[in-house]
Amino acid sequence: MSVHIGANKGDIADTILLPGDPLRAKYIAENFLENVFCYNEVRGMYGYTGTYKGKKISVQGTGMGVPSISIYVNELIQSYDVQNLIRVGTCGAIKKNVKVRDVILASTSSTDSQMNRVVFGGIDYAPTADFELLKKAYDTGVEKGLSLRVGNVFTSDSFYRDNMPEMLELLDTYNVLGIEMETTALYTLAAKYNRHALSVLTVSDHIVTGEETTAEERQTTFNEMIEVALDAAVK
Ligand SMILES: O=P(O)(O)O[C@H]1O[C@H](CO)[C@@H](O)[C@H]1O
Ligand SMILES: O=c1cc[nH]c(=O)[nH]1
Repeated sequence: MSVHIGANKGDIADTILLPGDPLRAKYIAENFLENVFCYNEVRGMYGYTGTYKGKKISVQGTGMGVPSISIYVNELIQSYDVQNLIRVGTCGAIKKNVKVRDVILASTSSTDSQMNRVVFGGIDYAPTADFELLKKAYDTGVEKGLSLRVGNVFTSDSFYRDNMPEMLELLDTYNVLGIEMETTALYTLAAKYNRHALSVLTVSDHIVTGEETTAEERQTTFNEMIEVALDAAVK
């Protein structure tokens, strides 16, 4: 086991889905995977392995924010040799033409993350999705007739902030589609260790217009996002 994951070697698949919410990991395992077992309960950050369309797949909660996902991604790569890491998360929309329930594929991410500033000093590193995973997810989403967006998301260290209106206006001007809290860390670590990473995000609310999803709509969109991620993973 690693410091935060109580799995044995071989328990975790080469390909893993990464929701922020550990209960979303449980939901995915119970509703989408077959032959499932739980390999992690440390800190309540559930991890499961099962099969999807015959292929071994794992799903692991990461918690919220860059420091938390960085712990799980580091351990999944260094202790369990995971190769393909697909975040399945939620985000808030910024642009007017991005709607709640849209699914965003993050081709890249901008950030205010202090962790990347420490790593890169004065350099503006551009965290990037794995092209093959992105293409597979895009093709899957198009086949399913989903409202898909591909582009830049903003990974923030803060969910609440004093300068929110000014920041949103700036991000809108520069065509950032949505705001969330983990993608930059996932893409940066995947690049460092030569792994494949992608963030698939459901728009759960519109930060500018205040539009929100109902619980039922959220569930449907989550299911669509999870199917996009799983089908891309087994293609
Ligand atoms: O739904 P998840 O995957 O947790 O993602 C989003 O939701 C959390 C904030 O509520 C942050 O983790 C943000 O990135
Ligand atoms: O507004 C939101 C919604 C989801 N996740 C965020 O970080 N912000």
